[in-house]
Amino acid sequence: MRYIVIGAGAVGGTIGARLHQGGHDVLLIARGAHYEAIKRDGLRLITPESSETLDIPAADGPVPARDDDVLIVATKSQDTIAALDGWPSDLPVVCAQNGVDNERTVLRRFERVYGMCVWLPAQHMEPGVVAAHAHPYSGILHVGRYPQGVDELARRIADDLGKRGLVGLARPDVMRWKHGKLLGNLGNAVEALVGHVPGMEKVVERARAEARAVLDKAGIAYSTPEEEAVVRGRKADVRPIDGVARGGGSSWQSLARSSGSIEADYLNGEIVLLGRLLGMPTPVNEVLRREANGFAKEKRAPGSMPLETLLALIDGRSAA
Ligand SMILES: CC(C)(CO)C(=O)C(=O)O
Repeated sequence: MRYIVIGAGAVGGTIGARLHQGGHDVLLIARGAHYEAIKRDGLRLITPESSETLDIPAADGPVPARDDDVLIVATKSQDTIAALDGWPSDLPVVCAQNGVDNERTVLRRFERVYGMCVWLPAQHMEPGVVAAHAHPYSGILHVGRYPQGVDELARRIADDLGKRGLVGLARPDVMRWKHGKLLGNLGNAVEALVGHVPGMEKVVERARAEARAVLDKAGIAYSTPEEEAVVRGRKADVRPIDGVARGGGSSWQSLARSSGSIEADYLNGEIVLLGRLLGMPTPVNEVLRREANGFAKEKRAPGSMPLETLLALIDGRSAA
């Protein structure tokens, strides 16, 4: 089996590197300077315990497919459709992404779709280099067939991930885990806008409370932080790495590299969408979605909105 990792950035690069270290056949799909660096020098994976340069084949777009290929999509959710353009629709696709909308989108074109709930704090350092901060395992990955169930391939992927540096768990209810993770990721926009300042957690909690109300009304099940903590146990703690400054979560990193887009439509925006479908107001997530998108478009620095400004916008929206 060959794993083709589409979007070999922080998360995709780490997954590809760990699968390669575990002895699996891997092809990384990357773009621009990152692709050129991987092709020229290999991919460097920095972890709390080592820094290793790995000679992993790379391409900058679709290649002739093999029957045993599995596509792992690790792009941001807003890039999913473009990322899968040109790949044959009979290949299995694993959505190793935040949010809960990718699997549904992909199922329109691909028959065999798998959800992957990814807890893997990582960072794209520079072209050709990724850092994965957790220790002793770089990440915990739950995988299952979409919309539910575990088949032979899901089990095999979980086993293959678990060979080196990752914990892979086959889950019949992977979307329940992904909805739990979505609740966690509602804080990404808060962190990206105001940074880690006293009082930011209260905004995050308001966004989550709003989301839980909407998910409960919709009858959508979600895992709890306690369940996730039990799974993580002693397997993965975030550790400082010498010489590597921790750059924040994925939305923070999108702003830091002025990418021009951010995942907020698929995180806070998912709650806004559900709220609108159910006729439930979601002012906190609405403001977070809108402001995070504005920050990305205007290429503003992460953490540069005063918390008071954000609170005023939320309170203004809540009162409207
Ligand atoms: C929880 C974390 C940091 C790691 O997977 C994440 O999901 C993100 O940054 O989006």
